[in-house]
Order: sequence, then C-alpha cells, then structure tokens
Amino acid sequence: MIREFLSVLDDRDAKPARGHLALLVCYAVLHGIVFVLLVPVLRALFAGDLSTAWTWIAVLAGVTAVTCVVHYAQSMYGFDVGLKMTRALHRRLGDHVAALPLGWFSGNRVGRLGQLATTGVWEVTGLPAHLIRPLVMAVVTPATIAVAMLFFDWRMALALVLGAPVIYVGYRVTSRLLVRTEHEIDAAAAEFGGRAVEFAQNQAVLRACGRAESGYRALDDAIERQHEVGTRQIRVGVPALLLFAVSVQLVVAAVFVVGVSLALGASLGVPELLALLVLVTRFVDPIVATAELGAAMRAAGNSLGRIREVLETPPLPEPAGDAALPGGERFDIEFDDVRFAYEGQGGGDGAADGRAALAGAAFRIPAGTTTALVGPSGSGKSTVVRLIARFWDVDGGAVRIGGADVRDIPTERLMALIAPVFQDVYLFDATIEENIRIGRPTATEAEVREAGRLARVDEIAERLPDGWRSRVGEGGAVLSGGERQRVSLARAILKDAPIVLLDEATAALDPRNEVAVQQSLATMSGRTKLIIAHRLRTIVHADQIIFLDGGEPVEIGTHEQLLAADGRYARFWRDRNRARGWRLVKGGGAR
Ligand SMILES: Nc1ncnc2c1ncn2[C@@H]1O[C@H](COP(=O)(O)OP(=O)(O)OP(=O)(O)O)[C@@H](O)[C@H]1O
Repeated sequence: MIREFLSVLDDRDAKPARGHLALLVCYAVLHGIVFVLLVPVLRALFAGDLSTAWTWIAVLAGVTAVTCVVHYAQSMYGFDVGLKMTRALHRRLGDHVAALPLGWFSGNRVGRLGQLATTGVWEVTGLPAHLIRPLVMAVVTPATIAVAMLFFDWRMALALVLGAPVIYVGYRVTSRLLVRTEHEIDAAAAEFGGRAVEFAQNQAVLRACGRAESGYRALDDAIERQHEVGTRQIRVGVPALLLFAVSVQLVVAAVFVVGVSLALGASLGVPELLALLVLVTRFVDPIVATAELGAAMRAAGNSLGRIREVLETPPLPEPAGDAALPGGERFDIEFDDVRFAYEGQGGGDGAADGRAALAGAAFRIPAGTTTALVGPSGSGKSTVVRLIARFWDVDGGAVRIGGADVRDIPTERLMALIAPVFQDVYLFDATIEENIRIGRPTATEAEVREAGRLARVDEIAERLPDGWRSRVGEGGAVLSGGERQRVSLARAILKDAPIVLLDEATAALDPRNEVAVQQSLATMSGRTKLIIAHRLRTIVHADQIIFLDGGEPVEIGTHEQLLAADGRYARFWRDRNRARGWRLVKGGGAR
C-alpha cells in the first residue's frame, strides 16, 4: 500500500513522504528498543540487583525521552505531509483532468470525480497522518523485538519468528473475508444513495402517477439490500475478527508454553521468563492495533486505486512541436470517411456494423457558410458536433478544419476557433454578465451588453432586481431553460470565433425570441456555422442541409433541392409539418 501511495505522487511530492517514512521507521525501532530495555530492568529487579536496575532504568529513561521527541517530530511531520499531499493530489488530479478528452466527462464520472476529490483524497492523505504509522509499527517494532529476543534467549526468539506467519495468515484470511462484505456494503450504500436522490428528485412524477404513498420499489429494494448485506457483514465479520484474535492468542500461548517449559527444565530463570513474557505481549500489541484499523486502510486503498485509475486515463494526445494550423484563415470543415463508436457501443473500430455512431461519414462544410444537420433521433448529429470540438478522437478517417486534422491542432488553438452552444447549458453560479464574459474575458462591458442584446438577454436582465449583475444560481437554477440558452448564446456571440456550433441551441426559446435570435445569428456573417435544429423552419435558409441517417449523410443539398429530390429529407419535412398541424380537439383525439 505504501508503494501504491508513493506512486500517485510525483517525484517532488514523494520526497517528503519518503522522509516521513524514514522518520517513522526510526520511531518504530526506538519503540521496540524501549520494550526490549524492560527485560534487563525487570531481570535486575527480580534478581534484587538494585544498582544494575537503576542503571538500566536510566538508559530506559534516556531512550524513552528520545523516542518521545522522535514521536512528536514524526507526528507533526506526518500531519504536514498529509496536508501537503492533499494539495498535491488535488493539483495533480486537476491538471490531469483538464487534459482529458471532453467526452470523458459523461455519465456518472463527474459525480464520482467529485466524490474522489473530496472524501477520496482525504482518505488517502490520512495515510501519512494516521494510518501508515500503525502499519510500519506492526512490522518494524515486532521485528526489533524479535531480533532483541535473540540476545536474551534464541529459543523464544525462534518461537516468535515461527509464530509470525501464523499471525500473518490469520490477518490475510480475516481481511479477505471482510473486504468482500465491505465491497457489498459500499455498493449497497451507493445504490441506496442514488435511489434516495432519484426518489426525492422525481417526487412530481411519482405523485402524478399516484406512487408517492405506495412507495418507490427501487428505493425499497435498496433499503432491503442494505439490511441484507449489513446482516451478512455481522455474520461474516464477527467470526473473521475472532479468527484473527485466535491466531494472535495461539502464537502468544505457544511462546508462553515454550518459555514455561524452558523454565521448568531449568534452562531459563524465572525472572528472565517473566521479563521475556512481558516482551512477548508487547510483540503482539502493534499487530493487533493495525488490524483494528483494517477498514480505514482498505477504504484508503480503494480510494488510492480510483485516484490511480483517473491519473492513468490517457489525456488527449497533443501534437508535437510546430503543429499544423488551419491555413489561410479559411475555416472550412471536412469529414473524411469518419468512423466513430462510443465506448460500449460495440465495433470499437467504428466498423459499419449498424451500431457505430458514425459509420463512414463524408461531407464538407465550406468556410463562411451555414450548414444544417437534420435526421432522425440517434442518427449521429450531436456526435458530428462533438467530434469537431474533439470530445473524442475518431476511430477511422479524419475531421479537418482548414485542411488540418483536428488531432494536429493544439487543443488551446482548436478551442479558440470554436464557439459552441450545446444542448445541456451549464451556467456558473455568478452574475449574468460574468457568465457571458466567459466567452471572451477581455471584452469591454459594452461588448458584453451588445452580445447579451443580440441573444435577447437584455430582457432577462431588465426583469431581475440586480439587472446584469443578478446571480443565476448553481447551474443557472434561477433562470428558465430558454433563458439559460440565451445566456449561453450570448457567450458564443461574444467569443466571436470563426466556427459556430449550435446543437439545439434555440430549442427552448419561445417563437418570438427564436426569430429574434435567429436574426442575430444571421448577422454573424463570415462564420462557418453548423446548426442542429428540430424545428426545420429555422434551417430552411441554410446554404446546405445534410440529412443524416444511421451515422451516414444520405442526402446533401439546399432546402429547395432536397424537396425537389423528394427523398428522405422531403418526407421528413412533410412529416414534421403534419405533426405541427396537429391539434387536440374537444372530445379527445388529435387531428
Ligand atoms: N455518450 C454516449 N455514450 C454511448 N452512446 C452514445 C452517447 N451519445 C450518443 N450515443 C449513441 O450514439 C448514437 C448517435 O447519438 P447522437 O447523440 O449523435 O444522435 P442525435 O442524432 O444527435 O440524436 P438526437 O436528435 O436525439 O439528439 C445514438 O445511437 C446514441 O444512442
């Protein structure tokens, strides 16, 4: 575990941790020597040799004083190292996570990362402060005692050395049994936590379905499972701990038997025997103390493993040296036979097995034009947008901007080229103005307000008590979905990047605001724009429309051309228009 702990630190941070470890070993040896010195003291006392006893007591007092000083120094150093480790691990995790592909931040990884950065890091940095000491003492102090015992009576020393593997095996068996139940307890607790949050968040749905009072089956099951594994932990855990206690007591008893037989055979004096038996009890103390900390150590070990897993996730490879940059400031986008499958989607090579998100997509988006991506749900529209922003690297083919493969463009440069507005808008818990300014931190107040006006954020600011300086709450909680989208659009407008990616960016706007925002976007001339919109009337004026199906562009042309071709797009267009014409009539039904 100590090796694993050092492996998650970089060389600079591992140095103080190694220094602390060295101090700890000194302390554990001194601790053992203090116990060993009890033997000559007791032997002299039992033999009635007071002057020798006083001499040994003086030596014992001196070594005890040094031990106390080393104990104090290593404790303070341990806390200091622990605090420094917290900072170092947070920095290391932060730096590494910042270099991971954007696609990594999906599913429950963000939640798990949050948990790891808080409790996980604290558990790990508790190692130097609280846990490594007993661990080192459980090995070094008994070893010191066993070596010292050799000088007093080799036969008892041999009995101790032979007993050590028995204690070790007892410890391993106990740990293995406990680990299994601890994993079950962890999984059951995580399941219960998730279900409890789900239960609270979905109260409206559960009440609407009349399920609030009858209970939520998944939560009931999670409670039941927790009870089951809790009971199993008691059934397995208590005998397991007992097994360890028995193995320790067996060794102590065996050494006692050896000592007593030696005394009965007159090859060991009774005073020596008593003194050595005191030493034997001190031999097992640190081992028992460590076993009691087993659960905390295993928790730290699990967190260490998870931290290492994040640190070992390969970051997006950055181009080496003078990387290719889009040439001529003409930012056209090209998909050249792009194949891509999400993790777990099958066909990891993006093979056209019908399950890949993009299966050989090839098309061009000319610089300075507007292209709309249209297609049924799941056809790969958002994937196209994410691959331009290099959320992931493609499995086959290439995505190019201005002729340069996005993999050859340094991430910072690539991000500067793109102003994205994605489906899930996240706003920071800051003011409206600050949230827009993220698009271009150097923008003047007038520029921020102008971008806000173009995205119709001025209406929101006028309504709120503190105007542009109103805070939007965590994730933009005090704004409606449409309002959050407008702030996010203002951010993209302010960024003034040559490529604008809009993934359902106006889906939550009411018709009046949608028209206004569309007009504002139309004034952003000279940009290469890629738009995904479910409301087809917002894209009829696009320079080209790409109709995607099953991860492949099946039709490309203008609105008029595609209608004239009377193919997939034309059918899609007619179906959408028919759906828009639906209205509910009295007496039920739709027409
Ligand atoms: N993070 C993900 N992990 C695994 N599969 C994914 C992920 N995101 C999308 N997919 C799958 O990839 C395929 C393409 O998804 P994509 O989101 O690109 O479709 P879309 O056309 O944008 O759909 P929609 O119009 O419903 O937003 C779908 O089959 C989808 O289930």
